[in-house]
Amino acid sequence: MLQFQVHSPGKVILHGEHAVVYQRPALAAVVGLGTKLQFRQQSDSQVASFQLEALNCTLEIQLSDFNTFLANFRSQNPKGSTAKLLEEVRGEIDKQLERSNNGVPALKATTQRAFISIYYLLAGAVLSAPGEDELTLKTGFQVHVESELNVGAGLGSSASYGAALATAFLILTGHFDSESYLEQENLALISHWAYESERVNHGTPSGVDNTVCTYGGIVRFVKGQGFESLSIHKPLNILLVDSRVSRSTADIVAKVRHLRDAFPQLIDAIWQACEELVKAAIPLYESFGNEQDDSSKFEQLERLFQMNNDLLKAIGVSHPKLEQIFTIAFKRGFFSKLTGAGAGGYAIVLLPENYQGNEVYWKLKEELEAAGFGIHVTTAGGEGLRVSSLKN
Ligand SMILES: Nc1ncnc2c1ncn2[C@@H]1O[C@H](COP(=O)(O)OP(=O)(O)OP(=O)(O)O)[C@@H](O)[C@H]1O
Ligand SMILES: C[C@@](O)(CCO)CC(=O)[O-]
Repeated sequence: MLQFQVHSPGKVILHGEHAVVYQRPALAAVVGLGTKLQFRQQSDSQVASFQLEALNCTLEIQLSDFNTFLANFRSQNPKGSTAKLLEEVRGEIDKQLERSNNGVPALKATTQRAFISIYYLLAGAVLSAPGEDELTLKTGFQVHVESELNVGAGLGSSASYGAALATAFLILTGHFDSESYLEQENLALISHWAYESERVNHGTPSGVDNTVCTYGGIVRFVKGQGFESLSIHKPLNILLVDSRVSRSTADIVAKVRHLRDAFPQLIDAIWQACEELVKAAIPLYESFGNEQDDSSKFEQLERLFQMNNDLLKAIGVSHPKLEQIFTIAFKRGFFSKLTGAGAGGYAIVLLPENYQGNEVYWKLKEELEAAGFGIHVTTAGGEGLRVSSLKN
């Protein structure tokens, strides 16, 4: 019976968040925290069950219902597009919830979206499976998902979750196996379905999150044009600081859109500055680690972090809790910026090479914790998604 484990990292946007929605380049990096998915096929079962630790719930799909849904979709949509499939999945899940709820309160919106992603990605993988013409699911399985990423905080939990699900379903349906998943066309397929999962959460994701979570490292991404991986020598040390203010990426993106509608030239000038910033940052990231002393390059990067943060403040996506983090870091001589949509979520503090030997770093950690913030020391720019074997 098929069993394996998928680890997919979360991400931070180093530069270019928001501007990326308007076709400007962004630099994004994977972090050392991620989602772990364990997949176990079960010979005697006709149920697919999903234990989602982050949402504290278990969701089930009866294979007979799922296969009926697929048969109907195939007959009614012979050239079925992904957009049509997502619409049909939403309708099917509404129907199933109505049937099973009998007046009991429906699933929370977060859980419902997580379920739509599961159903949509599983259906997509089956419908596009190579080989057999009309594949159906015959054997049940159990999926266990746990995550080190806070949901809805700007660390790409949804893309990481989508990439892990997509990988599991693509392996299950024979698109590739746990040996060949790293081939370029297979990674592209994973990233494509992780993007589709993102669409369940945000109307118009730029695609940066699913790309970096799949491929790893640091990527330069332009919406609609694809991405390039930066050639870096080693990951960067960062401190991730959780403001513990949750917010919806879709809402913040919509607010920024209103601002741009009101002041298009002004906001486009800010996007232009963000683009210049990305250009200036790339050679710095690519040259860290190829010289004995990186300190002057590090100082330049610190200035870019500060400028980037000020540009994000100008579009109104900071928050008093984030401001408190920036002030504590600055007082101790560290540079920081918000990351992702902002208005809460995480801040990134840049850490120098030998930060652990620096007394001020420990003071910074202590002060941030005492102020009630969550902190994780990690790296930016490590490995992307990985599949490994799973022992019983
Ligand atoms: N570990 C997980 N288990 C189940 N569902 C998850 C998990 N992580 C994310 N999700 C799904 O993703 C949604 C959160 O997406 P959202 O984009 O708002 O947050 P994010 O990805 O953490 O933030 P950002 O996109 O700003 O980086 C949740 O509503 C849930 O449906
Ligand atoms: C705010 C934003 O630029 C970053 C979200 O991580 C939105 C997006 O890229 O879709």
